[in-house]
Amino acid sequence: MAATSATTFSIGSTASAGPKVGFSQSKAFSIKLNPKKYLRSFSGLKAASSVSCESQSSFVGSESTLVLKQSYNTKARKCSQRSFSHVQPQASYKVAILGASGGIGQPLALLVKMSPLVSALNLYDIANVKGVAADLSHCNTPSQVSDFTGESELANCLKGVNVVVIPAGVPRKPGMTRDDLFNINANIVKNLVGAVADNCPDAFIHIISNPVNSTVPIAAEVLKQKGVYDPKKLFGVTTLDVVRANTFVAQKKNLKLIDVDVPVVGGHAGITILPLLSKTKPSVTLTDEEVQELTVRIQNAGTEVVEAKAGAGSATLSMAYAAARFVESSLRALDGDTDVYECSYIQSELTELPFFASRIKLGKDGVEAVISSELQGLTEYEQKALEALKPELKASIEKGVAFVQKQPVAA
Ligand SMILES: NC(=O)C1=CN([C@@H]2O[C@H](COP(=O)(O)OP(=O)(O)OC[C@H]3O[C@@H](n4cnc5c(N)ncnc54)[C@H](O)[C@@H]3O)[C@@H](O)[C@H]2O)C=CC1
Ligand SMILES: O=C([O-])CC(=O)C(=O)O
Repeated sequence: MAATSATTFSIGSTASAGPKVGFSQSKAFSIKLNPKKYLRSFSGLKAASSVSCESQSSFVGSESTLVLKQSYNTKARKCSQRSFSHVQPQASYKVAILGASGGIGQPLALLVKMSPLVSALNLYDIANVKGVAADLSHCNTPSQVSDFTGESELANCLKGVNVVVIPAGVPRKPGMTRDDLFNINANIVKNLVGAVADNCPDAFIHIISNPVNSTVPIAAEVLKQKGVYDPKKLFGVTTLDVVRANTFVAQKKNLKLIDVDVPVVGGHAGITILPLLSKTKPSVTLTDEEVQELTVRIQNAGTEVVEAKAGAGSATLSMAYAAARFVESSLRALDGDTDVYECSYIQSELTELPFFASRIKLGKDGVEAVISSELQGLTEYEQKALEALKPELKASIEKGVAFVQKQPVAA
């Protein structure tokens, strides 16, 4: 199941910040964001030639497909006129998706298949993955798609993988909280991360399965027990909170969607999701009522989708988009891009909580820096919300840690 192509698309995603900074979680440092560079990089899926030539156009933004095609043709021509060093094929990373036949897994697999940085795309699930892989393998983009079904094939799926994405597990139904998923998903994440520890301990691990506030501490505990925990390489995927915050603020202020960036900190459930609207780039003026309305909408956005789907699951397409953006950012960091920033839920010393989502700088070895400056100079509203979220987040972290400590993993 292999495929090659003449045309691929890349997912541009990261915020750029000024100075290069070293890995330091406890020490505060200030970072100046260069708005122009910053905004340019938040442009979603971008047209590119098979040889990674970036376009400013985004077909998930406001431009039409026609504009995209025209832009692509122009850019491709321009790129082909540039030096050869610009046009080296870059596909060289292996990505595995665990839970690949699910509502998130399938569109995520498609988006990752479109990345020019991916050479192998390994799809794992307990069911239905053969069909998904056969279907996807007909797309003429560089990566080779392989399917792996059931536990006996999990080890082979993970060998040599650089980035493992985990959307395996059950989604919410109306009336449920994310924590209601704990009893089923905790075990799924525990077992899958155990296999990651055994087969690709150096990989970046992206946890999507809910409740993220607990499943990331579960993953950390498993990796510790296996003796391979590297906190810089374990990420709770909270990109969807940022994507939503950007969208809702842009809509409210009539801004171009791709132009807005709002950092979202804390965790990924209810009030633990804290958008720092005062840190929005470009700076926007919001009334107290608008701040309250936007904050509550961002915190309840998952529930908004769960209710609209009326029993058919939770966010899948927007989640796949957000997860693909985080994958692409990770691959770019692995590939040596020194200008990659995302928000993510990680082991952290930014607050007294052992895990906390904030903006981070990604590098070849994972988290290179935590952007602590964004937690400084908060408004009174944000400061209160930050204090209010801590007890709930702390309890979710402790629940995850206790779960693994009560049922240790096999060495
Ligand atoms: N972090 C975030 O922002 C978000 C997280 N989620 C979470 O993502 C998870 C997945 O959601 P959906 O894709 O909509 O669910 P889904 O039910 O459509 O897909 C889940 C997939 O996982 C597979 N699976 C179950 N047990 C497995 C195992 N042991 N090994 C491998 N695969 C296994 C299932 O066969 C299924 O294909 C849920 O827990 C959901 O709450 C959803 C949206 C946003
Ligand atoms: O709400 C859910 O259950 C899924 C989720 O995490 C989100 O959409 O943010």
